[in-house]
Amino acid sequence: MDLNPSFLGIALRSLLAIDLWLSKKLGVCAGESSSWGSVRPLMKLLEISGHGIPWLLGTLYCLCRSDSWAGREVLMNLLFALLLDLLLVALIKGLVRRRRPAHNQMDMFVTLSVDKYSFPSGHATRAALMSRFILNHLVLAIPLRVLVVLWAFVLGLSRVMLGRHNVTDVAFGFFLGYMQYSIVDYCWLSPHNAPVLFLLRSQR
Ligand SMILES: CC(C)=CCC/C(C)=C/CC/C(C)=C/CC/C(C)=C/COP(=O)(O)O
Repeated sequence: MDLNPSFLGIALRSLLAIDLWLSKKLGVCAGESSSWGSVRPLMKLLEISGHGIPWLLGTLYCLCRSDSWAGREVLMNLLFALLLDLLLVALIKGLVRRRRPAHNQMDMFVTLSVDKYSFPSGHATRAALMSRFILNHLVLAIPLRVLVVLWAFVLGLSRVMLGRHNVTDVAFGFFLGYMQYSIVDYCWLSPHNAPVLFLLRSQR
């Protein structure tokens, strides 16, 4: 494929400029004094709903309480998905090192050192990964399925509105989270291919 590098350079620079302009325009909850500053507490509540700590602790708790093999298998894979997500996001953040938007206030609840970087959004990867996981492994009524997808979308949007991320951080985060689920599904852990994990758990 013979791509003109200067054309590609111009296209990328234009995309970046649009990204920065749009992200600044959408960052309406970036501070208490911003135009939508009064909605900031609600956005921060959404932020907690997609944070790694509640998801990890909730999964570990359910894993300890689960008394069926099928339930344990799903939860073990959920734990694997969450850890894989943390690892891949930390790796990419550390490699790309894109700064968070200038209008962001760094007042997030429990962060890792790489979380000073913004590409990709960890909340967006988790939202896409968890919603795909839930939709594939929980039997839910249609309204609840719609709610799960809506949660993921609003969580992604709230990252830009809070000023935490640029639009491209969230868009790539959604893509990465979606792909991560395919990895989890491909490597699905079961008592047949990872007996040690399941034996450890049943010897309690
Ligand atoms: C409990 C187990 C089994 C392991 C712990 C693994 C670990 C290191 C957990 C840390 C969780 C944590 C602090 C995640 C950070 C989540 C966060 C603030 C991401 C930033 O999101 P972003 O959308 O702003 O990029």
